[in-house]
Amino acid sequence: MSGRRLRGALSRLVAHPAFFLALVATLLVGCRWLSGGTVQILTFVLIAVIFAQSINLLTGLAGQISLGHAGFFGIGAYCSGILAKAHGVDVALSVPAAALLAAVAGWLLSFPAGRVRDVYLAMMTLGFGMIFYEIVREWNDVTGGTMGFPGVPSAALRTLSILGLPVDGVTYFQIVLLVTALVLVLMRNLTQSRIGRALFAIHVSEVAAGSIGIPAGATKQLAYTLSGALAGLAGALYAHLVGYLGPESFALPRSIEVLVISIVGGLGSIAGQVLSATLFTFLPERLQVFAEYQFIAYGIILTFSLVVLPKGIAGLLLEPPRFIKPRALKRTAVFGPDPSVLQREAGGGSLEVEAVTMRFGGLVALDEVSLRVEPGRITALVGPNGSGKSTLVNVVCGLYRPSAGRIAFEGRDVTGLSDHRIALARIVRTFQDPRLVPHFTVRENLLLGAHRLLRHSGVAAALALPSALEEEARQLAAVEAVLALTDLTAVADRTVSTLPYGTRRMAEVGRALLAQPRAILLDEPAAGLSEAEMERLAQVIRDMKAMGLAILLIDHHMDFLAELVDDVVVLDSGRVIYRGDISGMRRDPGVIAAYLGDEAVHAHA
Ligand SMILES: Nc1ncnc2c1ncn2[C@@H]1O[C@H](COP(=O)(O)OP(=O)(O)OP(=O)(O)O)[C@@H](O)[C@H]1O
Repeated sequence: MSGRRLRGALSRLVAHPAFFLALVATLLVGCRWLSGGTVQILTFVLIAVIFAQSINLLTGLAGQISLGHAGFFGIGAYCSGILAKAHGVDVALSVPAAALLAAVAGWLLSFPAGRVRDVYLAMMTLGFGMIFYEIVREWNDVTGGTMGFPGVPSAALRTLSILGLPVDGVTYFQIVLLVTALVLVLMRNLTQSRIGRALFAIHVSEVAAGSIGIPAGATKQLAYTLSGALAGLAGALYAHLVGYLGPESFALPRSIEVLVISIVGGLGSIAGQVLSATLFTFLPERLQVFAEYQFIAYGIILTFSLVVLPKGIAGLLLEPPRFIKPRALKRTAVFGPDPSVLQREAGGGSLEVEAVTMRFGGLVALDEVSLRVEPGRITALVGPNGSGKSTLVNVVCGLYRPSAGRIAFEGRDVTGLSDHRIALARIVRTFQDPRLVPHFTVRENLLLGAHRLLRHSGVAAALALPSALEEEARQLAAVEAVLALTDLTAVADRTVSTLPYGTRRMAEVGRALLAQPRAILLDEPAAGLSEAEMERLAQVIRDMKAMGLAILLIDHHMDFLAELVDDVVVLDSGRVIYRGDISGMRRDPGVIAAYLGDEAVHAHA
């Protein structure tokens, strides 16, 4: 069997509910025959699995690196430990309370951390972890300081009871196993929902995500909150396993350890994290020699993994994770490809740009530009390189706030609204370089376009409630219609990174259409397309016009534009130098001098 087929078979096995249930049931029953030490190590494995999922969510999905996750783990551990020991709170309550507190800490951290990226984000999260560590060390009265906090009710000390019932090591393992299974199911459901797709979209490009109505700020807040909750849950479960909390358990090495587990497992893959957490917990515990040099071993494994297995264990053994729930996909058949979804919402609004000026320092990129894009009409925006065309699209779509002027859509002032709010106002754009999620399939990318139309709650998504699946299936039916319209049905399940440029461009147009825009701004959609692809694109643009959308089309191919457009606006050095129809433009001396040159004169002659 080839490696690919083996990976496919393994992935199907791991994803199969029956396999998952059988594994959980076997462990639930089988643990009774294992030694106390093995059961304890297995409980550590489960806690590491939950902890790794918290990094998987924040770093693997949302792309936010964290070097301070031991802080959340510690908040969970101390909160539950202190509540249970010092205040006699039942562990059934103290553990959820600890996860909640860590979630609040995650939410709070998201405000400063959400504003920075890359090395600054790494430093900020490192700082968070260090602050937590210092607080624990210094706050003697509450945490016991460097002397630690002993006597937490725990399975190991045989002092643990939950809801009044004594809990031994085996029972505690069984409880933690059920909690872990629940976490994994919820994580999988979330990943394959609008939430998982949005998290991954901001990971790849916040600008592209904003253009289809996904707010980067709020999405990051959600990622930090959920990740904090998972890390806090893992920490609380750890506290009631070991019975003693000392600051060293929550220092930098633990943050590094969980990051290594996640990276080696394969960021983004739930199953990969499980395998990696098992490997990393089991081996050092089993092989005492190895345990002594744990961090040297981690360093070697990480270096080896990054060189040989850049996608981690998951990349070696499993197919990449998918972001649509198969059950939702199956339900699509009920609706069939649904072109009416597009037509039902058809119609456009008029977009008015009034005396917009955009300065970058001393450079005036747009100088009192005014234009109007009417519904059911195609307006071309042309001009030489650097004349300000993309800047105008960026200003309209909320990437830049204009230095002066006003933008109105359907009579409403939208000047200075953020990019995702512009998308919510149903002005959608495409980019000069297609900005799709390269790891997603074409279908997943298109469904991402419908993000703002999926209204079900995060809880419904996490529990994969029928209402959530039904809504996804409806939008998937619309995706089918757009796939047919854009001639992408044959490549619907191909990963975008494997597709040629022209196909990606068309997929981006399709994604924009899924957002049900009333105005669409296409920034050089024909660049790099073959003749046949350009013909197809022209037909799609005509279809959009027939739907009544207001269309602004930037392009340099005069023949392509001549057959399509109703109005033309020409920019030169940030100023409008022509407004009218395309034949008038071709004769205009100012346009010929600034843009078309001799070529146009010959062509016209
Ligand atoms: N973020 C920015 N910061 C500084 N200058 C910018 C920025 N964005 C655009 N510019 C400048 O504004 C001017 C207009 O650029 P813009 O990209 O809008 O032109 P364009 O007409 O779209 O060109 P092209 O056809 O090559 O895409 C250029 O001089 C460019 O260097």
